[in-house]
Amino acid sequence: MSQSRLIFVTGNTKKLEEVKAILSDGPNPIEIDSQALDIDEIQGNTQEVARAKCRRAAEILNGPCITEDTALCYEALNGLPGPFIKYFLADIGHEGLNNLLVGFPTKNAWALCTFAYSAGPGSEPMLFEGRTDGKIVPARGPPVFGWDAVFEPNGTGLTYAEMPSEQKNKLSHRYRALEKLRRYLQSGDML
Ligand SMILES: O=c1nc[nH]c2c1ncn2[C@H]1C[C@H](O)[C@@H](COP(=O)(O)OP(=O)(O)OP(=O)(O)O)O1
Ligand SMILES: [Mg+2]
Repeated sequence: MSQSRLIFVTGNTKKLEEVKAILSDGPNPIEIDSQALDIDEIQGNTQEVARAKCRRAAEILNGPCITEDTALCYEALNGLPGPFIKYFLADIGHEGLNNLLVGFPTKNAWALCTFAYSAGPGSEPMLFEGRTDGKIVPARGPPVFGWDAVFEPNGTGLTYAEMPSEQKNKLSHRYRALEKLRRYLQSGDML
């Protein structure tokens, strides 16, 4: 069995846990080393934020790496909070994330994960997006990871927080983005 290694730059231990679990699963596991660098994030759309984060990480590491940016997008708000979800969550919490939608007929939302891979400094990052559709609900389940307790993917009846991690990791925005990244890395013999 082949084993490959890759450096994931993130300050978020829960993300890291999921990425490791997803990429180590299956016939061609990719092993992850992590670097917890504090990289300034620019303002912009999800692709601009993801590219800038990865470019900077590759410069600091002076080598290949992946980074990831996660957005939570409300249909009623044309995709906002989107990449700003981290600051919304920190400032208004789960209840505030629900209250934003008071008066709107749809609670539909999608989780969007954008992985970026750079082959090294100066090499333009490639992006891999994964999207999971669902709706915003009053918090259910242990409040362990970000906004997991207020996002219910369609067709499951459970919030991300209520699911066993094996279930989330088979349908999540992160899983879907990582499947694309995995195919790219392994088809191009990048690893
Ligand atoms: O699957 C998830 N389920 C629930 N919450 C999540 C998930 N994935 C990210 N999150 C939270 C973390 C942060 O509040 C925001 C994304 O912000 P984002 O900049 O991508 O993450 P971060 O700053 O924590 O880590 P990083 O160092 O990789 O940028 O949504
Ligand atoms: Mg961040």
